[in-house]
Amino acid sequence: MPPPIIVFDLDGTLIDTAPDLLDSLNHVITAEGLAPVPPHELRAHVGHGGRAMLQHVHAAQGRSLDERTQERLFDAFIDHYVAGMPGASRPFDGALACMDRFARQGWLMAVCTNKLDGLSRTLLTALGIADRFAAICGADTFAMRKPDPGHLFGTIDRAGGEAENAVMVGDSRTDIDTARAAGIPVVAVDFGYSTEPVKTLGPDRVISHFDALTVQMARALIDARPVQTARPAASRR
Ligand SMILES: O=C(O)COP(=O)(O)O
Ligand SMILES: [Mg+2]
Repeated sequence: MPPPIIVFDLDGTLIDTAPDLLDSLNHVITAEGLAPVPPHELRAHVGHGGRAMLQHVHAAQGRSLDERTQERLFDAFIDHYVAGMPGASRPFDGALACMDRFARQGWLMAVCTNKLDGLSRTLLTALGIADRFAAICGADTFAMRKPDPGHLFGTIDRAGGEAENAVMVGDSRTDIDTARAAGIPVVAVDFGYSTEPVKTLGPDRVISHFDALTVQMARALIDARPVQTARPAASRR
C-alpha cells in the first residue's frame, strides 16, 4: 500500500504570493493609465487568478476590457511575475516545519493549484522546495482543474498516492469544493485569500497556523471519512 499523502493548494495556503501578484498587476495596469490598487483592496481577488484580477480592476475603475486587451495584459502580467520570482513570496509561517513533520512520518506531499503548472514549478524551485513534492499539478496540467475533483485525483495519482488515503489543505471555496467532490477530507487555512470566512464553507477543520496541522490530525480525518463509492471512471487517469 502506498504511503498517505497530503495535498496542498499553493497561493494563499502554502505560499504568500499576494504581494508579488499585486506588484505585477500594478506594473501592468499603471502602464495602461489605470490607478495602482492598494493591497488591501485586491488581496481577496488574488486567489481567482490574473484574468479575474484584471477584470476586477478595470470594472472598479470604470474601464472596459475587451478580450484581446485582456489577453495582452495577462501575458504582460505573467512575464513580469515570472521575471521577479520568487520576489517577496514566502511559505506561510510554520509551513516548512509542517512539511518536515509529514515527511518524517513518511507521507507523500503534492501541490494541486490553479496557478499555471510552469509558474508553480518555477516559484517552488526558486524557493528551494520543489523537490519536496512528489507531484506539482497546475491549472493546465490536466484537461480539468479545481473545483473538478479530477484535478485532485490526477495529482494524487501522479504523486503515487491513493485518494482513499489522502488529505487536502486549502484556503478557498474552490479547494473545499474540490476535496468534497473527491470525498477527501479537507483542512482550511484561515489566513489565505478567501473572500468569505472559510469556516462557513464546510471544511473538516480550520487552522490559523501551520503548527496546528499535525500528522495525527490528518490521520484522524482520513480514518473518520465515510466509506466511499467508486470515483467516476472519467476522473481516473
Ligand atoms: O492562481 C490561482 O488562480 C489560484 O491558485 P491556487 O489554486 O494555488 O490558490
Ligand atoms: Mg489558494
